Amino acid sequence: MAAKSVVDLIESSSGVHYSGFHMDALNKINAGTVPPTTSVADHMYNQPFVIGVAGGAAAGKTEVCNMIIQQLHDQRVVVVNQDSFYHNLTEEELTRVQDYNFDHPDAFDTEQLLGVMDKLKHGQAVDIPNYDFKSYKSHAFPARRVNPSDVIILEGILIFHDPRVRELMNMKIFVDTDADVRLARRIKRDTVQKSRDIGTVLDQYSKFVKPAFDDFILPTKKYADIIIPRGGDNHVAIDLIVQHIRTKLGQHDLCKIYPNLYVIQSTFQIRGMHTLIRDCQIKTHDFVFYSDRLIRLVVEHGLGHLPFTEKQIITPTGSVYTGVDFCKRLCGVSVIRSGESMENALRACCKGIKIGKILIHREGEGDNSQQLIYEKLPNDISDRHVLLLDPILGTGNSAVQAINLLIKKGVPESNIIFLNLISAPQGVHVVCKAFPRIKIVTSEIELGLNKDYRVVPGMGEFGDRYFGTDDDQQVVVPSQ
Ligand SMILES: Nc1ncnc2c1ncn2[C@@H]1O[C@H](COP(=O)(O)OP(=O)(O)O)[C@@H](O)[C@H]1O
Ligand SMILES: Nc1ccn([C@@H]2O[C@H](COP(=O)(O)O)[C@@H](O)[C@H]2O)c(=O)n1
Ligand SMILES: [Mg+2]
Repeated sequence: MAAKSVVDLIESSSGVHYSGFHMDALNKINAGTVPPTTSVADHMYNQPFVIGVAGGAAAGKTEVCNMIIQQLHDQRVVVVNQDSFYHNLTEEELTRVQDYNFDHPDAFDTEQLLGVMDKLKHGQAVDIPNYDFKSYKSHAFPARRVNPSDVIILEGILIFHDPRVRELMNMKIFVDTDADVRLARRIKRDTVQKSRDIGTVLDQYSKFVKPAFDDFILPTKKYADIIIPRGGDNHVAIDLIVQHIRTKLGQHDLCKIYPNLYVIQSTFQIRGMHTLIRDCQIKTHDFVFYSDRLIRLVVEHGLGHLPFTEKQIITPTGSVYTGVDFCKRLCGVSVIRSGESMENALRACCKGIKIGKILIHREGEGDNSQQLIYEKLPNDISDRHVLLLDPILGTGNSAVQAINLLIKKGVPESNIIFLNLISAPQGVHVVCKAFPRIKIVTSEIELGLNKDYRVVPGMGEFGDRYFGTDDDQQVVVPSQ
């Protein structure tokens, strides 16, 4: 599974920059000749994008799902209907089916639904019951085989009811259609498709459907990220949703979890530069040259996240050009020593920028052993946006120390942009969990950390390689 997901990852990584490595290394890891990493990345990759679609019966949920699928034609999308998980009725319940409440949360086997989702998220195919609305049975028809996909749409009236199901979702949509429209559609659907008589449909509506909508379905609207009025008629909403899904699918899975993590768009130039600086044989001047190029890209991208104000100027043709004015209240803070390698790029982009320093000493090999040794920061740092510079985010411990110091100095969390060349998933988790409002900008997400808490594939001790003090560095060559 791990091998497959990594291959898929490489093949599907058209727009995102993941750590470069190849099957050889993977085979060695699998064969046990290279120690496995402590990476969580392996199971992070290829996580499907899960969309929840809730709303009253006959609101147009299925219609909305079909439109999303249609527009995402080049992605593997599956729909999992909550209807498939209706409990089977006992013989006694079947004899008095008009007294059965199909709109109550207890009518569904949520444990079974969670089991199915767990398998799909772990890359396993599942057989989902095909519910028969006429016989009220989930085994009347053969089950539907559902393969793991890029996008899973979970659809149903009460799909937002259980917090465990909500937790699975990356995006929640509530289809909001007027009650009279829903009732009219329901009457038509139940009489035509389910061969029910209109009296039965109306009785069920007033006895169960409407009260359950008010008591259980409507209260879940608050969990929605997007509320779509008019269902499938709302083409603008569907377009926006599809656009968002496409963006998310093109991103690393960590970006789906942490919206403030930005991995710069991959190009072969970027991948080529990473290939060069990660090579243990590269000469210092080449390492510095290509690191500088990459750092410049990260810095430029980071600056793009600063706030701006609108500004109008007059061009030499006498025309008005409406542009923007850069944010002026900013400063850099480098984490000594490797962070200092990023200062030139920042100075080249921001004339006269103030740059503070933080020195954190890594004591021992443990993942929790950092010590703040030195700091020199601008006095008015609390009024500034801070670009925190460190090329490598590993365990995240020094980053947490540095960010804590900035916050102690009065810098609002949301004013901090942390710039890295490479980031290990562990460090991203630690930093984003501790500081959900800071932004991280990086050029590649790594596989993980090894047993010595070093980033892999990584690029070794960045500071030593950049500043040329790596003469006595041992290169670890994986055994053949
Ligand atoms: N925008 C629409 N205009 C007209 N009829 C619609 C529209 N959306 C859905 N329908 C019809 O209404 C009924 C219920 O829609 P459906 O998408 O199945 O709702 P849900 O899945 O929320 O129960 C279906 O018969 C469908 O064809
Ligand atoms: N045997 C059943 C099972 C469910 N219903 C009704 O279906 C509605 C949910 O389906 P949607 O496609 O509209 O989401 C719900 O309101 C149940 O009352 C039924 O009539 N018979
Ligand atoms: Mg439906």
